Amino acid sequence: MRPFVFVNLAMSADGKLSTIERRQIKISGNDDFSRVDMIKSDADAIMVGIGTVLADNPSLTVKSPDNIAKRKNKGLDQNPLRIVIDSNAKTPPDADILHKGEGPRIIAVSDKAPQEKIEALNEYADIFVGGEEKVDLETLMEALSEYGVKTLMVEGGGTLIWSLFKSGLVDEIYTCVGNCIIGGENAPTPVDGEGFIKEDEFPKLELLSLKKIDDGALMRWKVVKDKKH
Ligand SMILES: NC(=O)c1ccc[n+]([C@@H]2O[C@H](COP(=O)([O-])OP(=O)(O)OC[C@H]3O[C@@H](n4cnc5c(N)ncnc54)[C@H](O)[C@@H]3O)[C@@H](O)[C@H]2O)c1
Ligand SMILES: Nc1nc(=O)c(N)c(NC[C@H](O)[C@H](O)[C@H](O)COP(=O)(O)O)[nH]1
Repeated sequence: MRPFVFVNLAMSADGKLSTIERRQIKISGNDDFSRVDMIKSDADAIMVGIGTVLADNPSLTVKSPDNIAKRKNKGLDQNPLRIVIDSNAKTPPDADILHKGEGPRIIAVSDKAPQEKIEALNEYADIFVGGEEKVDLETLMEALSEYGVKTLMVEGGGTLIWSLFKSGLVDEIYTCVGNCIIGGENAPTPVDGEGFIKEDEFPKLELLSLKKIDDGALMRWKVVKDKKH
């Protein structure tokens, strides 16, 4: 039984995750960042792709002292299990995600990952090996449930989110629409990758809630499971 998987992302009003330079930018406002910290603190694990690690160098740590205390009071580590999807073990050994904050990490690599790169990382993280070219997400999800992961938050980016939708591995998605325009035909979007072509392939969503947050809007969607997924 795989974990419950929910995606959380912030996009500009024109649907971008970042600029064409793909560097870290603030799209969320303060209230959304507080919300993200809260849902992160309630998750058993949080996952990003290597593209996000290389672009943002995120720590993915829980920030607010109240949220940290909430985890400690439950006997949990300060941070959820942090997972990087990284086919070729390109995670820099000095990446913040490996050094900031306590708590376990997993770096998921493919069979193609160079052994010496894996060895440079296995001091800081457990290594999951699965998949010929890309990480086999379905097998990873089964392994995560053996780690006791019941809820998994996915932070992005768009390439990873595409694969998860393609494999029918997403249960909910939060989209925060920020009050800015980024533009750029090649700027990253929430779901990149090859994209669906036929309308009957499109994952269908049910809108669970919609509310104003900061100067933008937050939507929570449930992925409607049809026969194909
Ligand atoms: N605004 C937000 O909420 C938000 C959140 C996260 C990331 N971002 C932005 O997204 C951009 C990074 O996104 P991205 O699409 O370049 O990279 P990504 O973070 O989606 O990582 C994708 C990479 O993961 C690896 N990978 C291994 N196995 C895979 C699999 N089975 N499926 C998919 N990928 C697999 C591949 O190398 C692939 O290129 C950055 O600009 C970052 O700032 C924004
Ligand atoms: N919710 C959200 N709003 C944003 O405006 C934005 N740019 C991100 N991007 C997600 C990316 O992964 C971030 O870089 C880390 O989530 C933050 O980095 P830290 O964990 O604080 O180190 N996420």
